[in-house]
Amino acid sequence: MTYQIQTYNQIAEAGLSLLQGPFALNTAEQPDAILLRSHSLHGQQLPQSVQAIARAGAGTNNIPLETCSQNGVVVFNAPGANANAVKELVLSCLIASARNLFQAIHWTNSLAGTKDVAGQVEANKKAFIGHEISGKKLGVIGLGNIGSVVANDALALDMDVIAYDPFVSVDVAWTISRNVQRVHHLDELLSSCDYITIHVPLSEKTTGIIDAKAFCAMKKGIQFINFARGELVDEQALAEALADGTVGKYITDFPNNHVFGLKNVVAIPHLGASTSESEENCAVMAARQLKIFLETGNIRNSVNLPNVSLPLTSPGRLTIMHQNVPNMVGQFSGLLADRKFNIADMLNRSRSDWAYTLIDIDNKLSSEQKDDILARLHSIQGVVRARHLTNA
Ligand SMILES: NC(=O)C1=CN([C@@H]2O[C@H](COP(=O)(O)OP(=O)(O)OC[C@H]3O[C@@H](n4cnc5c(N)ncnc54)[C@H](O)[C@@H]3O)[C@@H](O)[C@H]2O)C=CC1
Ligand SMILES: O=C(O)CCC(=O)C(=O)O
Repeated sequence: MTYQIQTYNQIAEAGLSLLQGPFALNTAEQPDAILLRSHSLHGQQLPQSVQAIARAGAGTNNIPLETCSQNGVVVFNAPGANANAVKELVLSCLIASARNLFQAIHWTNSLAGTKDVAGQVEANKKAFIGHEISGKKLGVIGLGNIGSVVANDALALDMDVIAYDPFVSVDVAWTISRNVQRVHHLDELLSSCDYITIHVPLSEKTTGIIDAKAFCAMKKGIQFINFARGELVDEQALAEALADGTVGKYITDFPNNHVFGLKNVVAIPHLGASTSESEENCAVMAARQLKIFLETGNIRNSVNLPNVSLPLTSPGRLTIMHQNVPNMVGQFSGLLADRKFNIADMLNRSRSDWAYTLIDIDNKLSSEQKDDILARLHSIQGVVRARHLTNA
């Protein structure tokens, strides 16, 4: 059995090298799985053969999650694997912004070939007097893998840190310094900060979360840093807030033709996660999760299914992705009992509308038995994908 993997974007070799043995990369039109970074799958017809998609990164807004679930495709990401890279760039932009470094470097470069550069520098540097971030207030919107480390390290740089995340996870909450002040309403953060950085995923709920009302609540001259996604910010409202000075500077990792025309915008070519360490971490985590899923059916770090892990020790395993509705497991076990197959082990987990069941069977199935069982499972209302794996 060879698993065919289709890759998009540049995936670090450390991850690709894990996909050896029963894996082939980019050689089939009907791949079993996809490994990608920012390539958008929206509007792209996915072959029915695709069982899994792994995002070597954090954001999964480039993947049509609901369509994937309905077609029995498990979607993975690499939580935290690029958080340090983003944090370092956010903090460097924070300092660079406070010291007017972007404009200063631009001006200095314009002196090339002119007379008395040193004299001009000394005469004009007052135009770029900045501020120290020590003692200033930073607002962090979204305290996940990235927001939490930005918040902690900004404290270490002597900033006051205030954060908003109504859904903060227990695991991350344990890592956040108690000196990070938590607020329960976004407005409390917006109105009191000198700097704001946003680290929430892009979804239907968060699109345009920074709108005219949000800008209106901000302190005049706020420096706003966006390494999350461009669409979180309403473009029209941003243009107005920059024009009237509400936003003193907008630093974004998501350039487009709209922001290019605006004053006080610093545009970066989506470099947040672009370090060799981060690209390696993401590729390794995504490739490993894909490999484990394809070979054993176990799931770790999926964004549409729960974590499921059961050692594969029986001769065969059925993996079934299905709707989270009553009597599914009863139907699976009845079907196996009818055929006198003995269940050695079983695990069923659900996550909102979807569920996943692993059934280990003592019997080694012939190819006819396997086809029969899979056809029967697929005929059960609510089953979107069933596979049979053997214990190599
Ligand atoms: N510029 C770049 O290269 C990169 C950008 N990103 C972007 O940053 C986002 C965040 O990444 P991570 O921190 O790794 O994700 P994460 O999933 O660890 O954290 C996201 C946090 O946002 C919170 N959140 C969700 N909705 C919210 C809301 N309405 N208000 C406040 N908080 C809310 C969640 O509770 C969670 O704690 C990604 O989804 C991605 O879009 C991530 C990595 C690299
Ligand atoms: O792969 C990249 O460079 C983009 C990273 C990113 O935006 C993410 O992980 O959400």
